[in-house]
Amino acid sequence: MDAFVTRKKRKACAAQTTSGTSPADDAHEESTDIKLAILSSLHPHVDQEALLDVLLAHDGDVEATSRALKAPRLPRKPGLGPAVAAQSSLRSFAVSSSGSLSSPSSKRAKVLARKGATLHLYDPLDISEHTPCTIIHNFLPAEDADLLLRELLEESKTFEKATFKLFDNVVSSPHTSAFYVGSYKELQEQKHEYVYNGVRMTDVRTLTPQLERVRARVQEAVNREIQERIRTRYGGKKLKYQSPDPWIPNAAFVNCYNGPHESVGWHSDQLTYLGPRAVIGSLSLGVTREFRVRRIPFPPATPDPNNTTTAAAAVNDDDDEHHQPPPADQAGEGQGDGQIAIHLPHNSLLVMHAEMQEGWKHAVHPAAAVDPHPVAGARRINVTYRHYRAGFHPRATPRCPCGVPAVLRVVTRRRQNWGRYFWMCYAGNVPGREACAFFRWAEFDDDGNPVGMTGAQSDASEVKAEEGAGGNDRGVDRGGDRGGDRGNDRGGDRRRR
Ligand SMILES: O=C(O)CCC(=O)C(=O)O
Ligand SMILES: [Fe+2]
Repeated sequence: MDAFVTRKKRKACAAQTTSGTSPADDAHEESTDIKLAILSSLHPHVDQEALLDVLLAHDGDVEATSRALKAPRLPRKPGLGPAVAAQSSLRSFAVSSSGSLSSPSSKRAKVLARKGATLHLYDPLDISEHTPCTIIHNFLPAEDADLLLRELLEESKTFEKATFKLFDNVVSSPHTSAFYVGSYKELQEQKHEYVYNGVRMTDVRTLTPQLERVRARVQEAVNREIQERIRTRYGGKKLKYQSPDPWIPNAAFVNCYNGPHESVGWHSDQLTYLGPRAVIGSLSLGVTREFRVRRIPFPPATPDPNNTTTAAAAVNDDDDEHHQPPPADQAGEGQGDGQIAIHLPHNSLLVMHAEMQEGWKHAVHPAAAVDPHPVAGARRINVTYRHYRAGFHPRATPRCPCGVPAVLRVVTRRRQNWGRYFWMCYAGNVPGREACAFFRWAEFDDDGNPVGMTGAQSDASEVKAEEGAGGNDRGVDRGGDRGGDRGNDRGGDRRRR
């Protein structure tokens, strides 16, 4: 088996940054992130640089790397403190030149969230201003939150850690979870038509009575928050590709973090069935944990004037439409390395807004300790309500020649085609199946509805042309995207989503 990550390949990727690249390259580079995320989940105390070094030393073999890391002589990640810290609001740090308190400036937040530093946010105004999220504390009446928590703690006894195969390694997620939908019909569809990272989900449940009861409140609150966000942050107009339709939470993933050591690695949630600019409502119950977010940096320029070796490069270089500039709030190159920790107490609803999944990654790191909750003890329950859009039903989206529905992703690693969406095959992630070279640019109307798709049929010739020009001829290893399906580099801890 070819080594999956090698220094040579990484160099090659780096050299192709400005031209002649394709989403396949993007996927390839992200495969390294997937491995790092897996390793990070398995070895949360080892920093990323050290993980990468050991991974490279073991030719990209995650299992061998993990074995080597079992003898922990590597540097610890700084700042693994207790989940609950003391700062109450960023505004208390914001002092105007006259010395009086003022609302926090973006400049101040940028300074605090610089590379290597973590900005801790508690206050809803700070969170709204400095992250793509908004938060509502004490969201449910206390007794309803209590009922839901008790019900889900009981349910969580049957939750499982998602496991997935990475070459010959079986990796399991660092927390447990289950997936719920609104009706028996949806459940059947999920089991028989939806595919997550190349496989069908076997454990799909219908919403429990409390999940169902709370769903209406979440729907109402999230739609209100969306409108507020549009009014206050997007200049009164929804984002391009954001759906104008009401957000309807017809599915929910429930996560259980059983103690401070349980976590979820860096990832973006999978857009395949949610569509572009998805919104997610995330309800936290039980112990407080830190929800970390970090911006995906706009890739730095590495000009390579000689790299016009492929047809795709020539086409793409002339294709101004797809040299998309970063959004204004993402303009600073090199920005994005600082982390922001949003503290999620019991009974808080976090809304991940439309700018989140494409532009940011999120994680719940292991904590050194947690403050016990009177009902949940050391456990945290998290419910992410999601809107599975009809237009993104697997019957309506591209299916590759090998028969597996394609996944929807976005280019984030290359300036070329940055922000452009594409469909690609995940069959190569299924043990025993041949990797498939399918990829296809995704096109949407302004409201994020897919256009120009011909349903479940493949368009192999178009894809082959693109692939032949810009993909496989560079030895891209598509087996790389074996990680979590909801996110491009979530390290496999959500294999089923
Ligand atoms: O536990 C959380 O707050 C986040 C969970 C998450 O990111 C997910 O379910 O995708
Ligand atoms: Fe997530």
